[in-house]
Amino acid sequence: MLGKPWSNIRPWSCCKRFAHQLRPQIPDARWPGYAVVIGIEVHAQIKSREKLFSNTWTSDLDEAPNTHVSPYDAAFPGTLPRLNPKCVELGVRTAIALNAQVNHRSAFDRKHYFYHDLPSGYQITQHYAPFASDGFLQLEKNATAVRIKQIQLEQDTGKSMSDVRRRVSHVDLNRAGTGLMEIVSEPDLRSPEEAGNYVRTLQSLLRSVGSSDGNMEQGSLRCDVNVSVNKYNEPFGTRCEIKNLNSVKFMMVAITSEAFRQIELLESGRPVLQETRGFDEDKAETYALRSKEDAPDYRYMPDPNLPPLFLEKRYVSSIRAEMPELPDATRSRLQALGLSHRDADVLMTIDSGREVGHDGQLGHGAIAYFDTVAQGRDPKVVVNWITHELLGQLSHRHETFMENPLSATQMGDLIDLVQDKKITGTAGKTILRHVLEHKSTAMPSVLAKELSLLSNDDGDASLQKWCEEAIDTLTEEAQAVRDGNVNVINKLVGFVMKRSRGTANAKAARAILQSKLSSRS
Ligand SMILES: Nc1ncnc2c1ncn2[C@@H]1O[C@H](COP(=O)(O)OP(=O)(O)OP(=O)(O)O)[C@@H](O)[C@H]1O
Ligand SMILES: [Mg+2]
Ligand SMILES: [Mg+2]
Repeated sequence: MLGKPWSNIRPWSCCKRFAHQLRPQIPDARWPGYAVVIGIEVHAQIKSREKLFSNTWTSDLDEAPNTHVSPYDAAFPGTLPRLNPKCVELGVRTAIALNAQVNHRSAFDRKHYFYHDLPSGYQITQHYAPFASDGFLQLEKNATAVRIKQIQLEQDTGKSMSDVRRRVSHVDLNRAGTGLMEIVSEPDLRSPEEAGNYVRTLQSLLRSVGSSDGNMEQGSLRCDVNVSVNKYNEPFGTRCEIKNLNSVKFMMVAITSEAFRQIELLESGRPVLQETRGFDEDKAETYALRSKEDAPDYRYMPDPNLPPLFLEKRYVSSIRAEMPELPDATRSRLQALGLSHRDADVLMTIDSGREVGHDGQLGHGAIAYFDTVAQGRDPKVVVNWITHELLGQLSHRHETFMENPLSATQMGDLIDLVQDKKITGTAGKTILRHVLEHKSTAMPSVLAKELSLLSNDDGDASLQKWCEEAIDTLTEEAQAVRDGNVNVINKLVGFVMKRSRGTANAKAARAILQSKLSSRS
């Protein structure tokens, strides 16, 4: 039995938690006397192996057209939808990450329109009764949160490509029926930069919970941006919605140019009319697609084949209990360990590039690696070895962190050797290079012995010998030091380091050389 789908409507004024936090308008030198207001509808493809209502596999961009299509996706009469629980689970994970309320009851509506990439003539969505509402996304620490009005599950459409010359259109239904989450923000953003920040923060959040790739270039994250302008501190103006923006950069340019266009209209005494607009990347300006009067009548109706969706509290808590750590919490935890903002950023950036399985399971990223190595060790020393030495050598070899052969246990052993002064830092880097080069699984303490890199007990005697050798070989440099040209001593120290294959203590070598060269003068 279907409930009334519209019984669950929650206008934003009902959003008690944040209603009092409506963002103030912000003056901006680019448009003096005006304020810009932005709200974004993000469509994020759900990272599920199967589509939203059929068990056909979702496709990648490089796959042949129409190879991932079930009769249901092609709207064959008599086929019926079956809700994919994985899409619901990933949606709930997203809702929890966005601090939203997961609604006990939600429902599916048909949104009708005619287009060749939509074979059924309607898209199933949750316009009236979304599965989650009233969330927020914190952009930066202490900044006001951007309120999330609602998150709804819906189907993606197919793709159509027109061949104008041959006057035909090609339709590819691979994408038809793939699960999307539409994440609708309240009009809380106040500048193009804030809008860019919002989308980037949302992207990394979706990736960290494994619910979407969030890749704008590949179309797994698409934004419709609503922009309005008003005289500073007056009520909001009429919004225009800009569709199909495929990069954060273009989105920011589109908002800026749209704000100027609307201000120009108001300045010349003309009203801004509510419309849907496109963005011309070459001209860097928006253009009208359709006005409010031309807006299609979607004739929303509850889908008779899908009963309401009931999500029990127990189900939501079980997902909450399994949630991975969210970016904000990770950053705070890393900084509490004494890592700088920059080091935390570097680790988190490598981490967000980690591979996520097609089923949405997370792989082991840089944060997990850091956490393992840092157990019982100085976090700052550990992060230094990971971000400077390891990443430095990997990038020198044109390899990514995913290809790193040095296990966390090996890294820990290596750091201990250096910290306990059993080997020098230079010898540590040599061992690191050796492991990367040979994909060695041997422990660094074993390798240090094999490669004769241990700072051995007769270290002092060897050091004396190498210093003597340096003075005897580099006679001219030695004389220059004796004559008071102190900087030349670096050449002699370099000789000793080379001779010792990096095992010598450079400071001690310098001291010995200094004393030898001053007593001989
Ligand atoms: N005055 C305004 N200025 C800028 N943005 C606004 C304004 N009023 C509302 N918005 C934003 O417009 C968006 C409206 O999205 P919503 O999905 O609710 O409706 P829609 O755009 O009419 O529907 P559809 O999903 O069919 O595009 C929200 O992101 C909201 O924050
Ligand atoms: Mg919308
Ligand atoms: Mg819209």
